[in-house]
Amino acid sequence: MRVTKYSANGNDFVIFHTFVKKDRSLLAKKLCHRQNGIGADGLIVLLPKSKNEIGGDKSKIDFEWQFYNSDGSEANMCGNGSRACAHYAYVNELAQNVMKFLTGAGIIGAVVDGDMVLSELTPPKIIDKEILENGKSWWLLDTGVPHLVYFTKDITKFDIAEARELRDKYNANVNIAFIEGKNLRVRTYERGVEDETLACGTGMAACFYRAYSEKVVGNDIEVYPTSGETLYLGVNDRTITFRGRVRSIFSAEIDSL
Ligand SMILES: N[C@@H](CCC[C@H](N)C(=O)O)C(=O)O
Repeated sequence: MRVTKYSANGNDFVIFHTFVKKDRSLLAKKLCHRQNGIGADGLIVLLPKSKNEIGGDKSKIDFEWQFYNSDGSEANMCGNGSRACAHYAYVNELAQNVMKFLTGAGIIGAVVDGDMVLSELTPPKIIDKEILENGKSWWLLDTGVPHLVYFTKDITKFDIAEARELRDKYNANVNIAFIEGKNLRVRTYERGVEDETLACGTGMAACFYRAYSEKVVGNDIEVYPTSGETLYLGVNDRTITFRGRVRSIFSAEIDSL
């Protein structure tokens, strides 16, 4: 089986395509393992449309995907993964550079322009604006997957033990964000990786959407994740778009595990 390793803002993924849709949780755990596998935050399985699916129900999409976190859990959406997957689809001639694909959260759009990839997420939902934990005011939002967001005055301090508790209590990813001029700095503890990752697209989108809703930032900003690789976020008719670089690190033929 041929797989490609990608990095999108420091969030890393193993990607392959197949016509066979089945549960690949165990494979995700094996491939994503940092010591015994390739090592990644997630596994993306791209499911191209078969000839008899062209037209019919699937006429609106170019392909479907399944996304797995490194612990084998399936997630409805992954923002950075969607950008890496769009690039993979384009270079492997599975889609044109402007495409739509089906995720667990719904149909999303993507545009590939060299190594810059833009994704348009499903409309964000604010679930709760009044969560008070440890004297901090959190919002719970859904940008395809659930995210807790807190605005901090010191982004250098991320209490991972607290993030773990909140992750379990709300079954959500946990983000702290710092307002830096017109832009945001964000750190994310990711559900399913069970640690802080170098970046999380839907997390950055959730922080942006809270900041935009509270009118502390405009509708077109830069967001800096832990990796330092800038993402450009915007909101239009309540849909969040985000754009940034992706890198194909290597492709390799591996024994199917
Ligand atoms: N890294 C992703 C989010 C992946 C899913 C998340 N860990 C979850 O289980 O909710 C992103 O870039 O959005």
